[in-house]
Amino acid sequence: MAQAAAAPHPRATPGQPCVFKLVLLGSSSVGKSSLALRYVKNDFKSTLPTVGCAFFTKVVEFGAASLKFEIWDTAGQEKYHSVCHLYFRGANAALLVYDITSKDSFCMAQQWLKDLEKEFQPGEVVVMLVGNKTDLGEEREVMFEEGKEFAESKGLLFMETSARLNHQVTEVFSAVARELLQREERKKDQTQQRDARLALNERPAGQAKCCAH
Ligand SMILES: Nc1nc2c(ncn2[C@@H]2O[C@H](COP(=O)(O)OP(=O)(O)OP(=O)(O)O)[C@@H](O)[C@H]2O)c(=O)[nH]1
Repeated sequence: MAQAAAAPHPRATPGQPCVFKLVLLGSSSVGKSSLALRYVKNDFKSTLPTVGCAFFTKVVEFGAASLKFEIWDTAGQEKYHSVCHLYFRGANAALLVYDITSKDSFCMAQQWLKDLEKEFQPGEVVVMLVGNKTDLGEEREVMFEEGKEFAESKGLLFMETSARLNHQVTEVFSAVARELLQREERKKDQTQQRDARLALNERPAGQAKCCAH
């Protein structure tokens, strides 16, 4: 998916990390703030429902590359739904979070995907579907396969997590980061190839393009 106005190129100054904007979307109480808190501060505590939007940052090292996440944790309460799209602007990635013990929240995640599809074109933002609260397995209403199949049908990444037990939380953000960096690399390669082709075509008239004749 891509934004109507194309998502800005992540800021990358030499020696500085690429900056990627990631939005957390999903119904109220699915654990968006808890996932962000666990990832950024390795903490888990009861938090009040988010008002509007909360903001976190985290720098991640990937071998030679480093990346900075700007994490926008949106409010899931219905009363904020109409303003949430404002936070999509310029996003490079989105986590669509549902609670595995709530079928309704899974249906709502699908609704959030439709909202994203209105703002972005296919392939422009990295989207991961996240089923949270795996520690509450006995109350499960959404099977792992159900989440996976839906994600595959829509070309989304997929993982299940527990913010409470710190299960797969870092892995979610790392998988998104890896995908973002790979896309950046592919974009860079394509730009270099295009520039090389342009340079060849711009040779002064009469200058041979190959050694034959
Ligand atoms: N058992 C369990 N509870 C969780 C988990 N993650 C979050 N919670 C709890 O679920 C409730 C809601 O968590 P939040 O992180 O505030 O949910 P949210 O999606 O940010 O909610 P809004 O701010 O209303 O959009 C809190 O009581 C959390 O402690 C988890 O992995 N397991």
